[in-house]
Amino acid sequence: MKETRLSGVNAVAGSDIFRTASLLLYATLVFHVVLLIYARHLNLSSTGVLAATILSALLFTAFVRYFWLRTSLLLNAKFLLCEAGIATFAIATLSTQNAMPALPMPWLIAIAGVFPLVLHSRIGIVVIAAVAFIGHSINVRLGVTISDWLPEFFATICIGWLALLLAKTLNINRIALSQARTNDRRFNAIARVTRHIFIITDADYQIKFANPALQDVIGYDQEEILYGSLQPILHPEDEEEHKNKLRYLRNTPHASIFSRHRTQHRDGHWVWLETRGYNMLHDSAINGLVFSIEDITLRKDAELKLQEETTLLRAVLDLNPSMIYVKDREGRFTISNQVFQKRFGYSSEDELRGKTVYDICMKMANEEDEFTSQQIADEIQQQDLQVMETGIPLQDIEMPGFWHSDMHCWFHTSKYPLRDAKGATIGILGVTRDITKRKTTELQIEYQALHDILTDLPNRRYLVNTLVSAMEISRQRQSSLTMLFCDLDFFKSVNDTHGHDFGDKCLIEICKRVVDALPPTDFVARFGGNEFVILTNSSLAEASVKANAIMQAVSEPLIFDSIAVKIQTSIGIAQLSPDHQVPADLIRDADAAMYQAKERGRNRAEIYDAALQSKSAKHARMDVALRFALERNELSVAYQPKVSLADGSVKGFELLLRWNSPEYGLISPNEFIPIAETSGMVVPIGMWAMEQACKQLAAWQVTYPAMGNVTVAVNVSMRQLLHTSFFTQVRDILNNSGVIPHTIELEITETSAMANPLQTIETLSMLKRLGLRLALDDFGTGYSSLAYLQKLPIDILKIDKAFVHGLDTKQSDREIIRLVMALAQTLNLQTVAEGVETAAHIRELKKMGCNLGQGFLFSPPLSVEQAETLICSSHRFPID
Ligand SMILES: Nc1nc2c(ncn2[C@@H]2O[C@H](COP(=O)(O)OP(=O)(O)OP(=O)(O)O)[C@@H](O)[C@H]2O)c(=O)[nH]1
Repeated sequence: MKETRLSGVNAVAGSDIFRTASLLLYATLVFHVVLLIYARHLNLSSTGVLAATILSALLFTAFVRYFWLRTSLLLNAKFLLCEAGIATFAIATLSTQNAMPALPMPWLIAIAGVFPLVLHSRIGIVVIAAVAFIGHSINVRLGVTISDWLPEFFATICIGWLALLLAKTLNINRIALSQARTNDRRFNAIARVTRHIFIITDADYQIKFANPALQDVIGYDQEEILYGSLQPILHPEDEEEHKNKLRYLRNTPHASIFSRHRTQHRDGHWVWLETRGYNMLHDSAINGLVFSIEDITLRKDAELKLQEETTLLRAVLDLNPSMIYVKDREGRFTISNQVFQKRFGYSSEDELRGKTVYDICMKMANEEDEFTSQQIADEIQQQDLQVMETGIPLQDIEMPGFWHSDMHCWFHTSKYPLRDAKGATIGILGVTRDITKRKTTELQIEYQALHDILTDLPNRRYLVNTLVSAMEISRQRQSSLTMLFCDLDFFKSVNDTHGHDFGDKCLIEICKRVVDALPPTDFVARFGGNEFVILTNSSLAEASVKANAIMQAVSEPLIFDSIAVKIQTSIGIAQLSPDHQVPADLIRDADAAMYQAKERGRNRAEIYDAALQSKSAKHARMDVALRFALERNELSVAYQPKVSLADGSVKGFELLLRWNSPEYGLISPNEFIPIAETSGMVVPIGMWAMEQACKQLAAWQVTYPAMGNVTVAVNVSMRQLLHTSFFTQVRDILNNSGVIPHTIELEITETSAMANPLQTIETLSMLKRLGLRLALDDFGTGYSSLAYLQKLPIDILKIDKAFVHGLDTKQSDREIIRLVMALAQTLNLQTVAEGVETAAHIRELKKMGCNLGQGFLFSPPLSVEQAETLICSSHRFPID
């Protein structure tokens, strides 16, 4: 502590004694002088009077200092020095008065004993020495013997010295006292403001001191604790342990304890306290047990909450099916859940803590693994570093397992940066989920979306996707890209005859054959229905070879459930050219080429050319127009007479269709029937023609009964024939029209009949039973099996006009007709020659025994009115 010190003054330490001593000194001195004057009737000299007056003034000053002015004014060093000097002067002056012998030394001793009390020690020494010297000088002057003045001289020195020592001691005590008071005040201030409780107890735990915090913390005020009988109540769970510690503290000198326990607050709730106790019984000043007690209820609550949260978090982590882990900046695992630990063969978080991904990979490594543990760890580490360096989470990474054992598994991983309070990245949080189930389903869905369910081949969407990239690659590398578009021929009849399940089996087998017939590098897709597309980098020539291989493979007999069928396919081939901008362009051209193959007789391959394109475009437009032709009454019929080559009489007519399109004009059946065949329109159109024929013939039969068995022939396509309701519809038309059934002839081309002879035989037999006559059209152009031909329930063979035209020019045609005639005779069939255009034709045909002829020589197709005129006129055509 820094002491306040007046310059030259031995401070206030001895000031209280000085004030009293100086008052007594002056009072007794004045009294002494007055007594002497009074007792000895002295008459003081003027100097003596002055000295006495000074003494009185000094007495007054001391009086004032004692009672009123305790301030520094009258304790000022200079003032005190002056006062000492004046007092010494007054005493010396009075001593020299004749009437006052031996006066100086005792009073000067008093001066020497009083002033050092308040003077600084060095000044005090000077004052003492000065007073002793002055006393000595006076005594010498007064003639006092050495034996008398020497003791007084030493007494002056000793008394002065003692006064100095006393002042010093007083000063030290004063400083110590002041220090103690300050400390006391500070301690009280701290004890008052702190939230910690400070308690000092005796050895029996009786509280000797407690600060006010006690009341704040447990609700009891100091008095109640100090003087009352109240004892804070300890929680039963903590009581024994806490008391044991207190006993230990008391019984062990210098010991200290630390205890956490609950104490009941005055209002009943429990307060958590943290007590530190020190045994200071050995310290005489304290002589007790000192306790510092802190209210840790809030901290304890927070700790409990934290503990609860930690337990909850642990449970959430461990119950979570995902692998959850935390790594520090060095890539060391710090936190992990049980799923993660289990996955990598660790039994606890502690076991895993501190390990790196390299440690784990080394542990998991297996010889069969495709990647080395180093490679795997590097990749994972790379991801972690990226997250930590950029601070951007890596989310939704979906990857298959790394190790051989989990290659089939899929994992979804997200990695998030972890930051400290200042925002610096301190590690990463990783969450990895096994998504194998979902992924498998997704892949399955994706697979299903891109594959045909029946054949498992890539579907149209897959084809288009592949085609997009194949076109790009082909253009970049300038390599060829060729498409083969296959459509099975008359596949509908297979379904209709043997059912869809059978058709499915055929499709599956055909797909296999197509795939097997091609190198694995070629891409085979099911385009839809019975259409397949092959993408290959082959040239056109190579593609043609492949097409033949496919046709060959497909046409091999298919046998399921003891049923054998032979299915053929038509193939269109198109090569990628600069005109093809999008996949649809190439598909369109290959499709067009395939149609060409169909039109040219099926079971063949055609290569796309530009002319074909415009034709197929027109074909497509006409197809649309034809769909509305019936309802818009754009179709009409014509009747071409069939003339007896024996007598030139009209034996019947072939009903020919006409389409008068507002858009395309008059279109011949040769052009629009194939289109109707393709689109399926041939079925309703054919039925309409049949209805026209029956109605018209029935009407003629009623009007002209004499016309007898004049027939009307209607063309029936294979599609119609195989249509499930064809038979019933024909029967209904016959019944409704009332026509004589055997006057209606159904003409089926040889090619159609032989496409599926077994079914054809069955259907024709049923039709035959209705009474209809059946003709095999264009005979000679197909490849009829004689075995089947024999079984077909037909009545008429129609010789194709191509052979008739060659009658007079080609020996081979004449031979074919001769053979046909022989066959007809053998099978007892009527014969009709088409395309009779010259008299020579008639002559030759008559010679060969042909029954009927039709052609421009006799008549072009006639309108219904013209035909009717012909009937009623019984006209005969010249035949010679
Ligand atoms: N069994 C079966 N048949 C199918 C499937 N997809 C399409 N089809 C049939 O395949 C036939 C396709 O007929 P189209 O191509 O129109 O005609 P087509 O009879 O093959 O005759 P052309 O193509 O003109 O030679 C229809 O009868 C469809 O019902 C399938 O998945 N399974």
